Amino acid sequence: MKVEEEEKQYFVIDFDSTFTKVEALDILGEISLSNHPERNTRLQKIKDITDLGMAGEMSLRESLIARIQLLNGNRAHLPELISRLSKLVSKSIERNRVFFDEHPEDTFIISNGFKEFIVPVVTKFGIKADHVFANDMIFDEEGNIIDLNRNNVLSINGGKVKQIEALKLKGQINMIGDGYTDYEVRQAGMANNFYAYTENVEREPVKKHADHIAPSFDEILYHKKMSGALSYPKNRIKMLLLESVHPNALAKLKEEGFSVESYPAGLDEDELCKKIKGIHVLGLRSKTQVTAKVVREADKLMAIGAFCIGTNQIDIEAALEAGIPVFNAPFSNTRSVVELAIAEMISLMRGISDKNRDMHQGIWSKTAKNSFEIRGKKLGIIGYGSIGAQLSVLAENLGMDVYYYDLVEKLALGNATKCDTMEELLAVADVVSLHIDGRPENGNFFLREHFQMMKNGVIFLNLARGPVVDILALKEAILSGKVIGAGVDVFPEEPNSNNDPFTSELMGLPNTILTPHIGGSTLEAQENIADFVPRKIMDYINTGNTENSVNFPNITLPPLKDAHRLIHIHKNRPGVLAKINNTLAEFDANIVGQYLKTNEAIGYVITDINKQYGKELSKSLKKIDHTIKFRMLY
Ligand SMILES: NC(=O)C1=CN([C@@H]2O[C@H](COP(=O)(O)OP(=O)(O)OC[C@H]3O[C@@H](n4cnc5c(N)ncnc54)[C@H](O)[C@@H]3O)[C@@H](O)[C@H]2O)C=CC1
Ligand SMILES: O=C(O)C(=O)COP(=O)(O)O
Repeated sequence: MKVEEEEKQYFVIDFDSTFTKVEALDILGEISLSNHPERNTRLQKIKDITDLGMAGEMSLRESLIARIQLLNGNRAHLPELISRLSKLVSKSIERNRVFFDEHPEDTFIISNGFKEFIVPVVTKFGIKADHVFANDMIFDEEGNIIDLNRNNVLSINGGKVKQIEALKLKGQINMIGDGYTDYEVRQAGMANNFYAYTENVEREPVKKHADHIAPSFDEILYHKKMSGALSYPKNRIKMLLLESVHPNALAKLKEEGFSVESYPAGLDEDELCKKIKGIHVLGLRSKTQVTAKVVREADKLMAIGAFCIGTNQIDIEAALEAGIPVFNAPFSNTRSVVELAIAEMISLMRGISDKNRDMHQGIWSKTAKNSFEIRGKKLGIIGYGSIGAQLSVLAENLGMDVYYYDLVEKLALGNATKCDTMEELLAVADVVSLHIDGRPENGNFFLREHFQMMKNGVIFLNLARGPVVDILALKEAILSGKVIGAGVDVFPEEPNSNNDPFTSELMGLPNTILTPHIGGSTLEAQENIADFVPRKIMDYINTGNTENSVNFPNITLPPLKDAHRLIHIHKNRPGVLAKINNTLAEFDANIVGQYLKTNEAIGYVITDINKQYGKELSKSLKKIDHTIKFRMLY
């Protein structure tokens, strides 16, 4: 009997900023002061007083009374307050409703807030009204809130300690809260554990004293080895975002509950090999190379997000073989690159960069020499993918004659002319613009012989990838006058960050616009990317969806309902699916849906099963020959 009592777990939860996302008195103020002339100043004062109380610079009772006086609250405001608070329950508490329903005897709310609004909010979760300990409001005859019950132990400092003591709970007491008063209970020896709850607010001094930091209720249940709403707490999924990914992406992923760390620059292979340990999701842009070595060193990696179009910086084959899907943003910065290409064509046709430099040096050189309109000129686009095709449309609208060349068959947009060979294109083009991708075979793609095939006096643009062009051959072509203007945005060697120096053979050449790989660097593009890529990553983590992955078999899955989802990634060998299904049968798992897709390297099988099945199912599925990765979702 004794042993059982000792093992009983009690969860004592704070209300403001823990059970709910907000401080209830702030919300009451928004309601009660809505038409008050001093609304804003009073609301601010209420917040300041809350902070003073939290910091221990004002006694609890003083701070409660001061807030009551500022609030002008009335009983009539309570229904709206309760309704608003019910919608502001912390996400992970909401998600774990079942836990509260199933543990009414073990859950308590102890708060320095007021029962009048706490009881109606928490009892909807199955928490018992007589398990709520909080202050009581005093009303006058008109229903105005004029005071608090000063005999209530929770209206004084140290009240939570006394309250818990009075409960005489026998078992493990887990104190969960965001404030110092919650920690005090542990400090006084009245709780076995203090979880600093950081889902809504993070207070460093409180975190410092915690036995465990809990960014969500899922984390507490996981830590306690109790079953919760999620198979794995999201805060345990670590994401590393490199290269100044737009802050919206961070915000979105943090909001979802993931642990996200960001870094402004790219990392080289050795640095990344160290940093990648323990990381579940890696986000990067065009700079950081994810080599096979990095993939090997990645012990936890589940997915890679390229927050850009190109994925040549990632060894996507190595990632595939390791069961790691790669996602990118295939259309998010297309338009930005095209606009830069158009701007450069016009600028180069008019010698703007040199003229601008001269003017800044006090040189006035008004001339029409080597200055042309782009209208009527022949634009040769090499690589007629998303960017090439978009450029084709806009250039044609500006009156250019478009020619294009691509490895694969592409629909000619508008009046564009397809060329069967590069030679054909180079023989006619006045402007040549490269828009092929950076696959390894495209290294040293555009060479001296290609410049030689061009007409004299052409404009040349590379906004694709640096290693694609023989840079010395381009330099020669510029110096010889073959190329009378060049726009280069990408280089064989690019600095890791804005703090590192840049150097290139092309520096100082005439009518040559050099830009620091900014084709996709517009606010619009970065915001689009920050919206698109996190959605793909979250979808994969939360549901197993691989739609739009650049290396994985693409499967669009239905949402998971009333089932457990088994995600099995294995080498594409005959018989693995049969083994999975035999194992499921062995453990009495009833299949409610199964989805399978393979590519040349891997098989991706998703099986939804009823929630009742033999205990060791996961272990057995992991042991099936050729398994690369396995996880379960619910
Ligand atoms: N400067 C910058 O900031 C940016 C640069 N980029 C670069 O632009 C590239 C193209 O982007 P998208 O048009 O979206 O890609 P895409 O994949 O839609 O188009 C690439 C096209 O090039 C063709 N291609 C590939 N190799 C070829 C070859 N050797 N000869 C002829 N055609 C070939 C492909 O068949 C495809 O049609 C990206 O892969 C990326 O490297 C993309 C965005 C921004
Ligand atoms: O989208 C691409 O492929 C780009 O080249 C843009 O790269 P960035 O995100 O600016 O490093």
